[in-house]
Amino acid sequence: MSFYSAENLYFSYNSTPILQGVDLHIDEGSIVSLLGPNGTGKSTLMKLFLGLLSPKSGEVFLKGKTLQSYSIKERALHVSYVPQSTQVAFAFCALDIVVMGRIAFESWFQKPSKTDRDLARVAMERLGIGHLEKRTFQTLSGGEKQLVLIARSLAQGAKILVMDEPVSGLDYGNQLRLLETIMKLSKEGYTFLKSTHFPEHALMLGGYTYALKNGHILAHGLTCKTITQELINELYHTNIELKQTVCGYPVCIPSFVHSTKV
Ligand SMILES: Nc1ncnc2c1ncn2[C@@H]1O[C@H](COP(=O)(O)OP(=O)(O)OP(=O)(O)O)[C@@H](O)[C@H]1O
Repeated sequence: MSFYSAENLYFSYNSTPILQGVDLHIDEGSIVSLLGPNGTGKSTLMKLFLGLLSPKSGEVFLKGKTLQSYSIKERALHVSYVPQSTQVAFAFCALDIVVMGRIAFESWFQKPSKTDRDLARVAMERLGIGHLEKRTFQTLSGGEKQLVLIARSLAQGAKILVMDEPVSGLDYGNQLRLLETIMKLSKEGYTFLKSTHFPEHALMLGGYTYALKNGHILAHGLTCKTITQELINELYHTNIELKQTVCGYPVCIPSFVHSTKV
């Protein structure tokens, strides 16, 4: 029995099929990276995993039960979503945003309890952003906002995080810090399904990779075995070489760059 899986998923928004016969299995505590060109269906697949969309056929299973058999609240106790960005209409402070992760435990119009606020603070401290609690969310940088959204997921208590291109818009330093956070949380037992446009980020995190193209899974397996030069070039119509650095670390070198320095 898989921890979290999609079996033979078919999906289309209209007459054009988006996903055709997709199988994806996620082990507890693992990091699964979804690779694929723009418009290939990564976000759609993640929305099916979250229950935000329903498959035309096939099923998503969570801990041996179909996702559909969970109520929305039950689902929220297991799975949380970290979107690429969140538009906030009101001047909520960062702590308010994180406290919103506790809604699954309350009725919609109930005031957050002291426990909710304490748990939200603990989640923020864990990600090193306790000092941002009073800052207005809209005024935070992209990286700070992303960490606040992850803190919201931690406060939600769900141990599975589905992340849509989590590093999008982040500077190099924040990208690395976010990848490090994902790795740390996975060591604590959190499970990740995340899409990425950077094969090198998937290689840094290890775990498992699924490569999606034209609605099908083109390749999948352990990231270190699945991400090959051939796969990258086929997915993205590129001409790169995957080289090992002296310490054995894989890096992508585009053909227009001289490879002699590696
Ligand atoms: N609500 C919708 N109605 C109709 N078509 C949609 C809808 N949402 C997405 N699509 C189409 O479905 C296809 C897959 O979109 P999706 O966003 O899942 O791709 P993606 O792999 O996440 O893309 P990207 O890497 O660019 O974010 C695209 O052709 C997109 O235009």
